[in-house]
Amino acid sequence: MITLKNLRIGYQQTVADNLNVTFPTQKITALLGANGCGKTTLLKTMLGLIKPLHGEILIKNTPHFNWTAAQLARTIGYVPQAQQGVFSFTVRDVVLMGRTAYLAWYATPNQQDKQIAQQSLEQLGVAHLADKSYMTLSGGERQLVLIARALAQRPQCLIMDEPTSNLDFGNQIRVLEHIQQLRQQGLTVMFTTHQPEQAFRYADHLLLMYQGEIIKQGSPKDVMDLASLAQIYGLSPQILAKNLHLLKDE
Ligand SMILES: Nc1ncnc2c1ncn2[C@@H]1O[C@H](COP(=O)(O)OP(=O)(O)OP(=O)(O)O)[C@@H](O)[C@H]1O
Repeated sequence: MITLKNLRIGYQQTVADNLNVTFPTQKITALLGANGCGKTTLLKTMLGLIKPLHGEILIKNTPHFNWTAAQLARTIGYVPQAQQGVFSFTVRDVVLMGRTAYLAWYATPNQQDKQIAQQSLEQLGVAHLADKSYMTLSGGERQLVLIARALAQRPQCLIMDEPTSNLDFGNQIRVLEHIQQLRQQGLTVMFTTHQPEQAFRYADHLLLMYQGEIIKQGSPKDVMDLASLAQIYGLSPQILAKNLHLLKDE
């Protein structure tokens, strides 16, 4: 559904180059890489928020630049990091914002938009929060509401920037289980994480980013080994093994 071809991303300076990736449809892709390696820059470029420096992004085989912002929003939902969303609105209104891509500039949400927002809240199990102020929610509740807002866009693909950061252990697992359910319902999902074990357990496809390149991609079992993780995080394989139970037996 989304393909990167010889993509170069960055600002005045290149952050990453030669990115050639096909995100498998109706699967979960996880992106792992150290702080500052370019994960958020890549997500923002795929969302059309930053222009590629070179190369192409194809969405359903059509170059990215041929899509209007509204068309992109109806196809790709974005879930930013929860602490970045500062909304003095009710949860219901935050989720209704997901319908913006379907409204003419002069229109207000209609009954159908409200129904879809309600369904999205129910799908994530947070309908009971609908009348609360978003600002009063816990980190875990905010994350679920932001996912509900993205689902209200009725996208085919969800791009999530560290969806489990700042969540307690239980909420991390709840969010990951929801992501897996969304995949089962037919969504294509991509998420970034700083936790290799999450990527290993929940992703179907894994990308490892290091020093401006995707150094490995494939199934987590094939891609994730101590040497590669040690490389991307700048650790010795021995120290990594001490901390990663998952790969200890390698
Ligand atoms: N608006 C910007 N203008 C110029 N450089 C930027 C901008 N935003 C980020 N950068 C730089 O681009 C590089 C990649 O940043 P990015 O936020 O994509 O990394 P990341 O992998 O998402 O990091 P983290 O894991 O810490 O969130 C960093 O060196 C950063 O300083």
